[in-house]
Amino acid sequence: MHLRIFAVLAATSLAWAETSEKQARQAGSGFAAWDAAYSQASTALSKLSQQDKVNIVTGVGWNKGPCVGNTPAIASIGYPQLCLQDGPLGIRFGGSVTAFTPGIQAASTWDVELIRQRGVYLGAEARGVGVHVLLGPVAGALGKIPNGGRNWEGFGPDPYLTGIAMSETIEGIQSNGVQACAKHFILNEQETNRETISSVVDDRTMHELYLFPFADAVHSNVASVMCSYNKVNGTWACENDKIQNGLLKKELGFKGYVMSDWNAQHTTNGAANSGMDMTMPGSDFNGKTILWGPQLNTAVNNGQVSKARLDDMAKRILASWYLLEQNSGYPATNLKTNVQGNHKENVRAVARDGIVLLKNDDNILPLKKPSKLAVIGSSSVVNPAGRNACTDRGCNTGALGMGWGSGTADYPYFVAPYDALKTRAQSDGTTINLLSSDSTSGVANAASGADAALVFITADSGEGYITVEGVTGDRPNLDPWHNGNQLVQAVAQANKNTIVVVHSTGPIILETILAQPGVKAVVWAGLPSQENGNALVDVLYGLVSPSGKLPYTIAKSESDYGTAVQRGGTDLFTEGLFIDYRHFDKNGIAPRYEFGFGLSYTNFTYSSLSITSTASSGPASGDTIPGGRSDLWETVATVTAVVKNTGDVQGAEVPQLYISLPSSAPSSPPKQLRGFAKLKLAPGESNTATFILRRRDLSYWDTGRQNWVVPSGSFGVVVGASSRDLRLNGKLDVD
Ligand SMILES: OC[C@H]1O[C@@H](O[C@H]2[C@H](O)[C@@H](O)[C@H](O[C@H]3[C@H](O)[C@@H](O)[C@H](O)O[C@@H]3CO)O[C@@H]2CO)[C@H](O)[C@@H](O)[C@@H]1O
Repeated sequence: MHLRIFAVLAATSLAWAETSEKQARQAGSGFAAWDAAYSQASTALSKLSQQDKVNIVTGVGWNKGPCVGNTPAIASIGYPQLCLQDGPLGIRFGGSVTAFTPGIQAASTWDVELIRQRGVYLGAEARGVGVHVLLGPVAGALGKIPNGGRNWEGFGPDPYLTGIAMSETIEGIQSNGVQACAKHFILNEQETNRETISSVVDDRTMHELYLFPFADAVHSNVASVMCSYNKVNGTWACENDKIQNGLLKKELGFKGYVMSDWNAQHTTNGAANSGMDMTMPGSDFNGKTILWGPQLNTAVNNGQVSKARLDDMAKRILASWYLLEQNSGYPATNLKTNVQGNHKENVRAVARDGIVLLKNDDNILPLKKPSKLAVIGSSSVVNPAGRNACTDRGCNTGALGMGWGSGTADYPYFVAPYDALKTRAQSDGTTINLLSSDSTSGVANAASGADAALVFITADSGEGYITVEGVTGDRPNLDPWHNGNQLVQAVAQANKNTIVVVHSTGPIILETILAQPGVKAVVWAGLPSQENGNALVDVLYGLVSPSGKLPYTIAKSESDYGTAVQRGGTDLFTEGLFIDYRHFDKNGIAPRYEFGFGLSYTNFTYSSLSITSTASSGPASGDTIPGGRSDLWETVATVTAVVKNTGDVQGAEVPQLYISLPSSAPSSPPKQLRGFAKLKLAPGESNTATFILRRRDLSYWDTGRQNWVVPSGSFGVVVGASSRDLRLNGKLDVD
């Protein structure tokens, strides 16, 4: 019952929420709370008319309320006008809110404490402005296509890493009494043709890759799930009985409600009878027809949708509202309330600890009080038209902090690289030559003679309803924008100490850049949001050692990924389980920088692998709890390894645990991430990383048995500093 107790406490003050992260950590354990919430929902439902129930499940229309989604108030049960608002990194269209880092930057930290804190603060801000349902976090797109436009909203293409991040974020948000929404369900992997394409996937891939992080979300008691625009195996996601009723509600035991993406509904009865519970936004948005409201009333009167189904929809929505204790003391909706508190500290920490150092020849970094620095590139300074000049961040002008689309927030302030570098330079007595342009003319002048030249390049992407410089969501290629390769070439020719800083929504091909002898360092700064410059300076000057690790693979060539945006009406998902590092491993392709890679200013050694296990082979069993069969969530093995900082500066290392299934299992990825830890270590210090393996972590989806199965035999267990830098090897035997 922790969840309910904490939610009541959370109602008392915003400050409380910010100081109680430790208690909030337990919030995900409140399975029994659903029963009590359902009992309250049943009582309320008995007082409602059919029209009231239809109102609960139907949005009032786009731009017809304070939020991007709203349903009508029902006074008889004290039910408010429900406010649903984007999104995954903060309050869209807020007046004075924090623009948190995108999900992909959070994943890049591999730091569950920071990811949890980000979720707690997201929830605190949503509550503070009276948002009942925060439309995030994102596990779809998962990111199978490296140039997928919205990949940056989520946590990257590994289902385990994304699953952990989904859980931490949802539990953080919901610890403040705010309903989270796991989206987009499911297989919405590209923006191109997203409203017409059919994603065709096999059963095993569905379970082991795409459904896997949604199971984490359900296990963490997520209140709502958003069905996506695309078709799944030929049927619209929001009208798909198999995925909504079958996978989500029956197999995963999801107790909350499914809402449509904005106008992703296609029919009145099909959506109702296949498990969708709320339609959004409920008007003729984008020229579509309203499908519930009066139409649903008629369908229920005609018996095309049963009264029991309407009751179930309304009950699920009410139960979620009661689960989060929103029936008592919830703030009135006012998106303009200032709710920032000290949350910028989390933004800076995630932006900083998500920076991945890819190359550092001659230990050019950290910088040592240079007397002259060149700073080059249009993205070194804030957008000259203003930090929020482009609605929903729909431009790539000036420094980049996030992609574009509905999953954005306005920046309350923006510290560009040059702003933070200038401050630091003043205290060091460094002269800066600034060239805030991407034109190669003038580069020689600006860069030559400086101790080092920092050159800034970007790659941007976003949601398909906005076109930026001809890009309609998905990136057309994996090149840097604005002639980034040529810019770096020119800088590196003028200065043999060139440091390349990349801000990007996803992988770019770095081969041209790495071929320049003058390029000594590459700093993958990702998407740092409002703390862009501060986070970078922290790392460039060694205030902290870089500790981010890549949440995706950086290939030598775009074709190496084996997946691409589909231009036709169908994506057959022929790559199956083999996306990102799984594909590179299976096909023996050498990546440029592998999944999990990242350098530090110090060194780490690994030792003392220990494996203990009680795992037995066979199918999963037990009652269905939120997240699936109960024994899938039980600990069946523990792996430990000792990591030592052998350098002379403080640093943090991310030991990663990968498993290989035994030969008795069907063809599987050569290795799969199943554990990670972030250890902060002083020089000479050692610590033990402990990896807990749950039954699901050792299972594959058996399509014949329609169940998760632990295969018998010898599992490979490796612990390393990346998916290719494997330091310790062991075996785990299951009979
Ligand atoms: O915001 C709720 C969910 O909406 C989906 O994205 C929609 C987005 O919120 C909305 O702003 C955009 O509207 C544009 C519209 O599509 C376009 O035709 C018109 O010209 O401009 C509008 C913007 O002013 O529509 C998006 C859907 O197409 C997201 O998928 C979902 O993640 C959000 O939670």
